[in-house]
Amino acid sequence: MKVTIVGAGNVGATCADVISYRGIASEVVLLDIKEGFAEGKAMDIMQCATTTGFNTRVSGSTNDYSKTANSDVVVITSGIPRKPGMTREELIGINAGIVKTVADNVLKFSPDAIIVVVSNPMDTMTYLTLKATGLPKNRIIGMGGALDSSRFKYYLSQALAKPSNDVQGMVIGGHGDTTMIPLTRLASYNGSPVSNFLSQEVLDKVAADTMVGGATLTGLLGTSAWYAPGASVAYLVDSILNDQKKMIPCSVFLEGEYGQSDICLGVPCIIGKNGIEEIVDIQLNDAEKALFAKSADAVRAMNGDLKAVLS
Ligand SMILES: NC(=O)c1ccc[n+]([C@@H]2O[C@H](COP(=O)([O-])OP(=O)(O)OC[C@H]3O[C@@H](n4cnc5c(N)ncnc54)[C@H](O)[C@@H]3O)[C@@H](O)[C@H]2O)c1
Ligand SMILES: O=C(O)C[C@H](O)C(=O)O
Repeated sequence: MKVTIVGAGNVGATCADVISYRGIASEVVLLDIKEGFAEGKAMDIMQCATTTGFNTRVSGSTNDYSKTANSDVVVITSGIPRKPGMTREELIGINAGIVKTVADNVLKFSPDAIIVVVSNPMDTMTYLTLKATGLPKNRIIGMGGALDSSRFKYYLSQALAKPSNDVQGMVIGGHGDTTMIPLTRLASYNGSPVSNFLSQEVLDKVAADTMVGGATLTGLLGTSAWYAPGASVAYLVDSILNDQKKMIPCSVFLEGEYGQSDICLGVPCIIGKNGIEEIVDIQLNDAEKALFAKSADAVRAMNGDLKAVLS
């Protein structure tokens, strides 16, 4: 199976590294607009093959989309990341043009690919990709919820002082500092509600920390994070290529599900060889429904800024 990753920067290259290290795909093409950059990243990753023991072929391309032909999955990470103090939404002006051009180019050579959108503001870039390409909704997947959920589980595990892998939990809604919805009511420690072990005050702090998880890392690193984002994309790609049918919160075009239409927003999805195979209704309570509606209002307002690029 072949995966193309457009944008060989921090997130794209990390994703290529995880995909090859874990043998998720037989071939990975990294493509970047910066001369020689993707080739360099691919060569560096390939030089791990004998020491970490993988057989995936990783190659690089400077903006030559013919090298990406017949990809099963295309990941779009091209664009600029935020700097400390910025919101993801401030990236829309530059990233919208980049994402639209990239989506058009990849489809010329991989007309059947499933597209995973990573560039920020991710929900808006996912909506843009869907509207610009006209592809069916199962083939356009926004990655944000997998990452936000892994951060939620991290913060829960820290509060519980227990391993992350013993914690279950999901984040839905927008992939934004104020639009994310960590579902604390449904989070569990090995099947027991986390509220059996943590006070409401601690749970509120876990949720707040999760929502600004990306901003916290951006403040510490000077640019946005890449290890967990790259690994989260690889996790999603694994579920597609290996038809794992994992339930992963993803940004998907909604047509009445969760009470919303004409918007891409994070909801729990079954991810398999056809991309989004099902949107799962996890029965939100009234308070969660209200948060989801508020999140949708904010993301919809941002989508309004796409008029120029979509016309
Ligand atoms: N959805 C998420 O969960 C999530 C997580 C992390 C980062 N992001 C977003 O992903 C994007 C990339 O982040 P990063 O840290 O890898 O940034 P980066 O600057 O390290 O890499 C971006 C790469 O895109 C390339 N690029 C720019 N325009 C291009 C074009 N037209 N064609 C091909 N390549 C092009 C750049 O040359 C650069 O190498 C940002 O928008 C960031 O906000 C999203
Ligand atoms: O925080 C960012 O801007 C990048 C990404 O969306 C993240 O959550 O790490």
